[in-house]
Amino acid sequence: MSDNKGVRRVNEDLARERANCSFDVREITFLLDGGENNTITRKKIEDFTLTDELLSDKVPDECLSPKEKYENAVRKSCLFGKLVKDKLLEFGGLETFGPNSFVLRRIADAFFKEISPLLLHLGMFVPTILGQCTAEQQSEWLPRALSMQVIGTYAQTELGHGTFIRGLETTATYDPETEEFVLHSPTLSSFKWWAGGLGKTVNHCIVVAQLHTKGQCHGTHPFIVQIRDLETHQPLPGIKVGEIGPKLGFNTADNGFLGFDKYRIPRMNMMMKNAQILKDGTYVKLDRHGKMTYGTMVFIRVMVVNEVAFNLAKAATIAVRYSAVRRQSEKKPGEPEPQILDYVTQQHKLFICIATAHALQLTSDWLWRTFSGVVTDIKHGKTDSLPEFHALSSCLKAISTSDAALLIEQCRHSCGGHGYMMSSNLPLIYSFVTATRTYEGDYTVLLLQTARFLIKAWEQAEAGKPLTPTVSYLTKYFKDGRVPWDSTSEGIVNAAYGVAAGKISACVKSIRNRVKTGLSYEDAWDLTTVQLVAAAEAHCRAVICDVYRSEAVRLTEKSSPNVRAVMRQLTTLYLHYWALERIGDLLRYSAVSEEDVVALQQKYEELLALIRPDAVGLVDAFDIRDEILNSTLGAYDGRVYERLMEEALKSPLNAEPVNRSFHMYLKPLMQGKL
Ligand SMILES: CCCCCCCC/C=C\CCCCCCC/C=C/C(=O)SCCNC(=O)CCNC(=O)[C@H](O)C(C)(C)COP(=O)(O)OP(=O)(O)OC[C@H]1O[C@@H](n2cnc3c(N)ncnc32)[C@H](O)[C@@H]1OP(=O)(O)O
Ligand SMILES: Cc1cc2nc3c(=O)[nH]c(=O)nc-3n(C[C@H](O)[C@H](O)[C@H](O)COP(=O)(O)OP(=O)(O)OC[C@H]3O[C@@H](n4cnc5c(N)ncnc54)[C@H](O)[C@@H]3O)c2cc1C
Repeated sequence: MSDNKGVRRVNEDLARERANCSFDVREITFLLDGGENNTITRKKIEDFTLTDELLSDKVPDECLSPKEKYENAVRKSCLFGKLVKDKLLEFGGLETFGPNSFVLRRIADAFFKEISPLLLHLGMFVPTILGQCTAEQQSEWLPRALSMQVIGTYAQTELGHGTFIRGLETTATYDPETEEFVLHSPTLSSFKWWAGGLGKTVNHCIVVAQLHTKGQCHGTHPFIVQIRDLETHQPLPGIKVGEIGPKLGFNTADNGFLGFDKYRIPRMNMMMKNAQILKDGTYVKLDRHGKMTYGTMVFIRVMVVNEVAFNLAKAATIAVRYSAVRRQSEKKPGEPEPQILDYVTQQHKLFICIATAHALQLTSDWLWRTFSGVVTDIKHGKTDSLPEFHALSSCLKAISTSDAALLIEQCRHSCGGHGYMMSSNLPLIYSFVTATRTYEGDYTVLLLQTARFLIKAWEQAEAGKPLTPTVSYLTKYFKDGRVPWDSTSEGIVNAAYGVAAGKISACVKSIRNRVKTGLSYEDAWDLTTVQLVAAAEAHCRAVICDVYRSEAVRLTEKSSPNVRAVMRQLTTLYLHYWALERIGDLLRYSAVSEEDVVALQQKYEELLALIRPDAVGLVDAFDIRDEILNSTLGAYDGRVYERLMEEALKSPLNAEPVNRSFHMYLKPLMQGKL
């Protein structure tokens, strides 16, 4: 499927794999894209955007200095931004920030090997204007933001606090005399830290600060703040701003720091959809739920599930294609070296990556639909679905990012030494995805948010009250006792819910026992958090298994038999993989027997063998263009060794036969003259 301009010759092994694939690759691409029309639109946008003229880099990004890398990223961001501004909105207007933003995001990877300094502008600044401003404020800021007249970011985290938002120290104190807010950073730890694009790129940012008026603090609220002059780009008086320095990844995102010295902004720069300050300084709260100002974070958590699914699909594509091309060792003496994809251990490393990319993609689509329902409810003044959605999006964000990061690293391991090359793109994909486990809510912290909801749900089940959909299983598994075992897919999903219920029940008992010993509820909770995190993880895994299984069945109802078969093999593989990974839990909470465990392992190994002939077809079906994959190991044509050498020759160290350090240091050392 991939549009591979300039293909000279496809590696013979890859060509044979494709010829032997049991299904029509396009059919699965359509399923993953949500229909043939979506695929057609995506490909149109890709054809139109991914031109050599825009993408060509003479020197690989990784060979540039940090400053050159940043400048190159800004250059490409402006080209990309202009494309979005001029043309791409035609494909969906503001809807571009809905489903089509996934296409935009995908294309952006062809422009930026790392991150665009404008990611936060489109990814958080614009969505926060949409979610936190009144209609009047939106009409002022949105056109300027979409036309890139103002370029912004989202500055919430401080040096001293990221997780605990209520602990932020930046103050915004209302002055009714001038009808302005005075922004101030009272301590070093109150300096904003981390916002993407803040270091050098943006001229505006959304600042989350403690709102003070009439001598009272009303907690954190978002404000739109201009920090640089639009003409000269110099920081405005009262603003101290800079870049935070090199990181594990994200090195072209110019993450920044920001401090305020009694810096004044107009009253109307407070984002007033959920709370307002009247001219005289009266505070008016409009948010009946209380956490509506956290809305952008919830939106990004939803987006991140899709983001990591896509990145895992990229890593799996690279590793599977490479494993079809690479030959190593011998299985039997004297036999030709096999493709490394023929080693069962390699299949074990890689097929779970394909299945997880599907599981996360389908879960992300389902989450997006659920989110749209919640947004509609909120528009009609109903916030009842928010606690459940917060619990759901928190755990899905935590588990998807953590699983994806681990599996991407596994893809790198599966490519041996060449996977360690920057030109394989696996290190950059990993460094990007591992950050998603931390940003927008740390893994543990978010699972503990879900755990709060689960414990409350358990108490509701005890009280015989109705439960919301994602925890309704607790009613079924409320009574003690082991869940019956049944090795069908449905049976494994039920057992996963049974494990989650068992773990939640154990947490409730632990907390209650600790309270009985005289501990406060908070202390009892704190001592139980290891179990609570495990319970939230088990709940989330059950949800993913359930959604993946049922969505795959629903989506393939009209598919050809071969596509239905391979999709079913993948879902079954996923369920068996997790049953085996969590076998201790199943032994504790379900009636699984030792013979059942042996049967699970045997079936899992049979599935690896069944999927093997279709592995290349399955990654081809992700339909990720070479420009987006950016990988010497994963290109469609499989010219792995040629590309590795071509890239090596681009290294600046190869531009001259002898480096000057020889004359400066090595030669004097060799001659004893140093
Ligand atoms: C270039 C081209 C691109 C084009 C495409 C554009 C599309 C972009 C696509 C993808 C973009 C992805 C990349 C984006 C890059 C992002 C970079 C990173 C940004 C950041 O990290 S921003 C900072 C994020 N910070 C955090 O997430 C902080 C985490 N902390 C918290 O969320 C909270 O503090 C907390 C949840 C840990 C606790 O909050 P708090 O102390 O106030 O509350 P509690 O007392 O614990 O709980 C009270 C009560 O409230 C409930 N609650 C908490 N949060 C929420 C919520 N969000 N919604 C609903 N309810 C919430 C909580 O459960 C409690 O309820 P109960 O009392 O138990 O009933
Ligand atoms: C690449 C990247 C980009 C970012 N971009 C932005 C941005 O654009 N804008 C922005 O505002 N922020 C941004 N951030 C900041 C990010 O949101 C925070 O780093 C994140 O929310 C985690 O908060 P923290 O750093 O304070 O970690 P901490 O909360 O200090 O976490 C440290 C450790 O303490 C543990 N811990 C903390 N609290 C608890 C608790 N209650 N219970 C149990 N364990 C706990 C955590 O699990 C973790 O192990 C970015 C971060 C990164 C890495």
